[in-house]
Amino acid sequence: MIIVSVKEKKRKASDDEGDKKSAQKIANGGPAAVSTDFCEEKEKLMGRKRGSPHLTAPMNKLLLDPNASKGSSHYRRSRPCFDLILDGSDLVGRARTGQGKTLAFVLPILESLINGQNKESGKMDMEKPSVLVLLPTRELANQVYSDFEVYGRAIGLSACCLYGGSLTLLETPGRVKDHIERKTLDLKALKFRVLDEADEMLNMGFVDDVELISTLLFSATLPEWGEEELQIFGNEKMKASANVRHLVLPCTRVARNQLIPDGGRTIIFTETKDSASELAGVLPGARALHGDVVQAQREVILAAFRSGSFLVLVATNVAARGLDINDVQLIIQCEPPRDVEAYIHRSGRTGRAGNSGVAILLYEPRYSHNISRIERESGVKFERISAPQPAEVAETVGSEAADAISNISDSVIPIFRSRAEQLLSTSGLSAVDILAKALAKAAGFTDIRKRSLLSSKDNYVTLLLRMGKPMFSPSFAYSALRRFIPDEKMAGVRDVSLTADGMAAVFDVPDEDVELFIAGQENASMVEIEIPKELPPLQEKEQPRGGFGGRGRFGGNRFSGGKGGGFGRRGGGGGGGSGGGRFNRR
Ligand SMILES: Nc1ncnc2c1ncn2[C@@H]1O[C@H](COP(=O)(O)OP(=O)(O)OP(=O)(O)O)[C@@H](O)[C@H]1O
Repeated sequence: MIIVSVKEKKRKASDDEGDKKSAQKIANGGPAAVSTDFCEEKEKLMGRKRGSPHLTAPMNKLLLDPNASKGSSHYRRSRPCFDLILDGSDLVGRARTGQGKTLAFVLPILESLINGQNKESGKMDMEKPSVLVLLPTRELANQVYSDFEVYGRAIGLSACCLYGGSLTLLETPGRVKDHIERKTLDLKALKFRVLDEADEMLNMGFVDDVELISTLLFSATLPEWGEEELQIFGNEKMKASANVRHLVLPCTRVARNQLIPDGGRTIIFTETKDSASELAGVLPGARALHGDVVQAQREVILAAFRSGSFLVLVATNVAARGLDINDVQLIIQCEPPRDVEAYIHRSGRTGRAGNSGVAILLYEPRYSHNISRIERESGVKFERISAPQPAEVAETVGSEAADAISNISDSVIPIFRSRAEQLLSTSGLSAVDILAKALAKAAGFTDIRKRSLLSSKDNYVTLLLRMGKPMFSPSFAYSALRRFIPDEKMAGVRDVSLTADGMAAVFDVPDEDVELFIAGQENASMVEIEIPKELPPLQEKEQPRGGFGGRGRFGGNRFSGGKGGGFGRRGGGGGGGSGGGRFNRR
């Protein structure tokens, strides 16, 4: 919980220094890049060189401060919030993730406390706060507190953040009730009560507590409660971020860790704590964050991730909501979450404050049904992609390796020449072939494997079967194959799925059996088998009951496909925004 107790301070000379620092902090704390519309809003406001007549001079000064970029452009966007909060109305506010809901209540509340009916006059008293903000996790409490602190101080108000050392985070609203009952907290002076991530609090069964203490409810995902609800930045009813490319990629559990890319700040979500720990254990430099990690450690991990000490955070839903971390370019969800709200919040950890981002949802090809459900309910149109073939990746990386070789100093030649001559005379390969191998080695490849389009499994190839007539079930396709493929080879057939039009089936076979299947069609009439370049749209299959949230095991070697074998970015992590052209679109 955050309890913000605010009072007007007498201005002293030393405050000017504090204000300068605050302004600096605001400037430094801003996102690395702001979107066009964030900037346009700011320019419009700055161009007018005047603030709002409704606001106090300190708030106008803050909003017009060129360093306080967040505040200035924010005002125009959240004007309805200002009006309602200054009027003392109850408010239910909803906007997509990363749109700035926090400032949408922080700034008007602060303004209200130095202006109008809620003007603070009394002495600062930690036991009698003026504002109480409840949030589901301590990490979020710290984050929102820092906005109150920075903006409050800049306009001459001070704030504090209190939370019980031993309290379980999810008990936070209950804890407030405890305080009230034990008379360690007096809420009589309270002027604002805010419930952030309100739907989550309600889901956790805090309805009574909420009725007791809340007047402002905010979240990207809220049930519809009627007309008082304010769509803060446009008409946005529980929709996923529009600044994010939402991609889905079929991938079996075993193939997942081969696909996780290197570079760039990434959050990977798993369904279980065990999966998060296991995956973090096999990804170099990754760290896990979940409910079993002790609180103090959680804060250390998050601070280190924010500061860039490590780049891959593997988390459960504890990191799904609210966290605002600069420059997270990629979100990977290892399987479809149970509810659409989780999808919206998780994917919303990127694409914030007008920046763009990529969210990739991995799913078992057999259960594509879950994808359609999330697509329908979140309002996103998923781009369906398949994992790139290692050969394509190798080609790109190979040309970078070639550039790198041209830049190597001639001083190395005398040292390596005799070994090169020996290789040329003994290997039986041409000079060009040997050079090709050297490039492969420099690019991190020792062999090139095939990768299934259907399941992303290495060393499997997806084949497409047509029989010149509709197929009514996968077993129909399977029986057709059995007519001309020996039993021992049929044992290698995986994931038979019908195409959406019902006229073909796709399935995986081990790479070494591909020729046999292609040649086998000669012995069967009306049968065509080919290697598709792209995966066609498939019919959906229901996931059996209880199938969600299973415990994934992430064994094997992540780098088995060679360096760059994943689907994302390389080269310092700059290219995550659009996937760097490495995704295979379907
Ligand atoms: N006008 C603005 N200009 C630039 N950045 C802004 C502006 N308003 C807010 N921001 C920044 O946008 C980011 C996202 O804001 P915030 O965390 O409040 O989003 P949110 O809508 O609450 O998201 P979520 O639903 O995920 O909690 C923050 O870094 C915030 O400082």
